[in-house]
Amino acid sequence: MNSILGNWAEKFRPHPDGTQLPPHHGHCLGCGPDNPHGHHLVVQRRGEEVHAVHRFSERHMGAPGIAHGGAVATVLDDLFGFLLYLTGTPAVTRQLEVRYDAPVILGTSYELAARVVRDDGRKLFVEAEMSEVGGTTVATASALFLKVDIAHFDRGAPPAPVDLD
Ligand SMILES: CCCCCCCCCCCCCCCC(=O)SCCNC(=O)CCNC(=O)[C@H](O)C(C)(C)COP(=O)(O)OP(=O)(O)OC[C@H]1O[C@@H](n2cnc3c(N)ncnc32)[C@H](O)[C@@H]1OP(=O)(O)O
Repeated sequence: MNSILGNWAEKFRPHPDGTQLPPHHGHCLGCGPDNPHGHHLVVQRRGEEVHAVHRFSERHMGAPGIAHGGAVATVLDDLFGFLLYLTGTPAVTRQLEVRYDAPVILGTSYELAARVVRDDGRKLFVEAEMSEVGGTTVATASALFLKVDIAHFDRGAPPAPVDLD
C-alpha cells in the first residue's frame, strides 16, 4: 500500500463530537499541513456534520483579490472527504457540482459545513455550503462519492520526495 496512506485505517476510529479531524495525509492539497501550496483546511466534527472556518490566501487568487473558482471547489471537495471519517469507509468523488453565489474574498474568513444527505449502497450523496461568518452564503456544493476498496489507492505513484516549487 502507498505508505503515505499507511495509517489511514486508524483514522477511521470513532471521532467524538466537537473534535478536530485528522488531515487525509500530510501532502493533501486540501488539508495536508506539509503541502506549501495547499489550503491547510482544519475541520471539526459537529454532530453528523463537518465544519471549518477558512481563509483563502494570495496563492489561490483568480481575479485580483478574489479566490479562484477551482480553489473554492478544491476546498469544498476536500471538506466532503472529511465526512468519510464519520461514515467509516474510503470513497472518492465521482461528481461534484458547485454553485458560486458571490465572490469569495481573499483574506476573509468563511464558515463551511458539509453533511451526508443519502447513504445508498456504494453511493454517498453529500452537500455543503460556504458562508460569510454569521451571514450570507457565497457557495454551495453537492457531490456523489463512491465507496472504494483500499486497493483503489494503490494506483497512485508511491510518494516520491516532493518537489513543491
Ligand atoms: C487504509 C488506507 C485508506 C486510504 C484512504 C485514502 C485517503 C483518500 C483521501 C481522501 C481525500 C479526499 C479528497 C477529496 C476527494 C477526492 O478528491 S477523490 C479524487 C477524485 N476522484 C477520483 O479520482 C475518482 C476517479 N474515478 C474512479 O476511480 C471511478 O470512476 C470510481 C469512482 C471508482 C467508480 O468506478 P466504478 O466502481 O466502475 O463505478 P461505476 O460502476 O461506474 O458506478 C457505481 C455506481 O454508481 C452509479 N453512478 C456512477 N456515476 C454516477 C452519477 N454521476 N450519478 C449517479 N449515479 C452514478 C452507477 O450507476 C453505479 O450504480 P449501480 O449500477 O451500482 O447501482
